Amino acid sequence: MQNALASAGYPSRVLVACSGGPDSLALAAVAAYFARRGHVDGHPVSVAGVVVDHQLQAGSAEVAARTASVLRELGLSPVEVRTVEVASTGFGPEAAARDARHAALESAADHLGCDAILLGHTLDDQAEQVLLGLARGSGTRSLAGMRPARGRLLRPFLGLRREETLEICEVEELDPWHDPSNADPAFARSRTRVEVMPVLEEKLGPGVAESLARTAAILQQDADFLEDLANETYLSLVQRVDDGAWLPEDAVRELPAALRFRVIAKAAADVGGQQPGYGRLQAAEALLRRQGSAGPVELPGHVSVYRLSLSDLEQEGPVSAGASSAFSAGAAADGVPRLAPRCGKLVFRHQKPSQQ
Ligand SMILES: Nc1ncnc2c1ncn2[C@@H]1O[C@H](COP(=O)(O)OP(=O)(O)OP(=O)(O)O)[C@@H](O)[C@H]1O
Repeated sequence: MQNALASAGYPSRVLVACSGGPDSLALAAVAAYFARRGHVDGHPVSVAGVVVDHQLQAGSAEVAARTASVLRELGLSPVEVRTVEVASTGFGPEAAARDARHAALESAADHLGCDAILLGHTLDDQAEQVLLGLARGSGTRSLAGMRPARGRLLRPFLGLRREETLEICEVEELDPWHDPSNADPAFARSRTRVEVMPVLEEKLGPGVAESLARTAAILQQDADFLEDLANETYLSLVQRVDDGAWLPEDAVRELPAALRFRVIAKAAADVGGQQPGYGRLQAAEALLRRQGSAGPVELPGHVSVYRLSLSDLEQEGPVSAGASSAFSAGAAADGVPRLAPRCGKLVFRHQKPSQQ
């Protein structure tokens, strides 16, 4: 906890996000210790609490109210209960609940003037995340797992085992709530937690969870490095136009694959899309090997990507009226106008859902 707060520059007002489960209840207990002392390493600190009621289970309001009163007894102040409506986002119920929860946590932090939000994720959560990512064939970014700090979200328990958070609850005489969905075999995450990890630890020896978490830590460094490089490369190549952006295809084609895929994903995000999965990225990247103009390939978040070949450019061939705006000279990200390169273009356009 101390290290997490120190590396975040000693936030003066922190918010503990607590479900009532063992991990975040232990987190609240440790944070309350610092609240009672009133400082961390001599830096003044106060600690508030928030409990989100997702309204997804019968009795969720009672669980939230009970958890809030435990937080108050621990000395957190003020403590809020936020009730959210979990809307379907098309990415599954767990992701929808997480999105709603994160929005509520950010809004509570704004409301309470908190400069840090503490989450109770543990080393076990990290290990499960890496294992699930491997099982899905994920890339570096996903296998890098959860960050100890992202924006004002901090995860001070990322190095702690789940059994240690249970111990903290026991020592503090706290009676954690056990979320039945954590053991629901309908969720891959629950099956990993309840059925897969214990077998791995038994068959491969203790320390498997630590090893998986270490993989995440190593890949975080690699992912950060590649992301920075891809960002720089993207900004040096992109030309933005009214309804999107384009990249000179020769330059993109010559990039190492690790950068090529990332640069394409960045272009999609830059024009307003969402992070594409690997299959969609492969389809977009394959446009670079097509003859003549090709596409569009649809990417998530209403983004179309297509290739305009040099011959079409010169002959003003089968270029659609809408696409032609992509040819007008654009300013690169640094604001300096560039001459169009002597090659085709990979064009990214965002289409508003209402236009479809
Ligand atoms: N309903 C909630 N209200 C407030 N914070 C929450 C809520 N659910 C989860 N969180 C926060 O997100 C973290 C991760 O939640 P998740 O459900 O993935 O983990 P968990 O292992 O079940 O954690 P816990 O034992 O704390 O419930 C929690 O430790 C907590 O900090």
